[in-house]
Amino acid sequence: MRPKITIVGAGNVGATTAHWLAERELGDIVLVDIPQTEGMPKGKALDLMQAGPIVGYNTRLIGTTDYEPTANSDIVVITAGVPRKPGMSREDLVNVNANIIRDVISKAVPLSPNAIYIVVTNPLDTMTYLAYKLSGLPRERVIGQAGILDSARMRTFIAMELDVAVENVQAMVLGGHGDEMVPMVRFTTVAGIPISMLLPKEKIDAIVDRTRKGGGEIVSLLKTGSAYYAPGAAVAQMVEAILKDQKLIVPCSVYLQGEYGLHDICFGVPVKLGRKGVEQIIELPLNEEERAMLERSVQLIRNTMAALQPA
Ligand SMILES: NC(=O)c1ccc[n+]([C@@H]2O[C@H](COP(=O)([O-])OP(=O)(O)OC[C@H]3O[C@@H](n4cnc5c(N)ncnc54)[C@H](O)[C@@H]3O)[C@@H](O)[C@H]2O)c1
Ligand SMILES: O=C(O)C[C@H](O)C(=O)O
Repeated sequence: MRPKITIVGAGNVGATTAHWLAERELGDIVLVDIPQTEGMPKGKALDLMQAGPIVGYNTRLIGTTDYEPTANSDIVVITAGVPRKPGMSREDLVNVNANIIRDVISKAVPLSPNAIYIVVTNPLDTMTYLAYKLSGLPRERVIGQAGILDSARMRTFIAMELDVAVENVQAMVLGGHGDEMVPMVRFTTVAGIPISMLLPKEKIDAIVDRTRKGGGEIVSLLKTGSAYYAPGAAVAQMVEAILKDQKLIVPCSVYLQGEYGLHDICFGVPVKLGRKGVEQIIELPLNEEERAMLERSVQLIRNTMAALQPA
């Protein structure tokens, strides 16, 4: 049987994720949204299927406003939620999106108790934490997407600065998916060459700053919402790594139980993704400066978690 991938939220990120995934022929896709959207998820699913004969893929897509067709999914991607507008932080979305996560988890998990859940809704680390707690699932099966996107932004900016192929650039952004995220300059290389040998400190600092504010840069350009092409591609990479059991090492937000000295928080760290979800958490030795940045990122998430109102 073909794997079943459910995407909850058929908006910009959800539909774009479906697009990237359909092309990869990883499994059947179910796009779900709320009843108020009426035919929208069905329309997008049908439209994407009709691109198949042209592009050359055979992915089956279903659009729906009820959860029945999602039953027994292998993967459930949660993109349901409100995006920010210019002038807002991701953290401003905490309570409106917490209610959406509560709704989604209560409907999706009973029908797909064995699925791996990928959370995309912002503020990412707090929504992943809420999904993990409400679902009752093991931590390796509730994973937040952020680090792949943030690292991709950093890789893009470095490739632009050096005029080299993006594939040559390796970067790892850890920590929370907020403006206090932690780009790991020490572990950033171009064709294996440390970035510090290729760019002066001021240029590296400017790239780090632009990476941290990368989501906000897109929001201020789009004006009506936030990024979706790169976020959707990041989710598709996670889905592929899981379904193909790739053992891919990428940064993701996961519930920590002592790793990096942290407890009871979802936080972006390097993980190994395979068919069981998070199969390993990799602990990097941090220097004093990196540890201090990490602590600031932790504090921002803890403040957001403290702002969560009860259901
Ligand atoms: N983690 C990341 O890297 C990342 C990247 C981009 C966007 N995001 C976040 O993803 C979320 C979605 O962004 P978007 O641009 O797709 O927004 P969007 O408004 O285009 O789409 C959101 C969709 O969610 C649906 N929805 C709302 N409540 C729902 C519910 N209870 N059940 C099912 N569907 C529901 C809406 O009807 C809408 O179609 C936002 O919170 C945004 O901040 C995160
Ligand atoms: O910036 C946002 O609000 C959306 C997303 O988290 C992003 O980084 O693009």
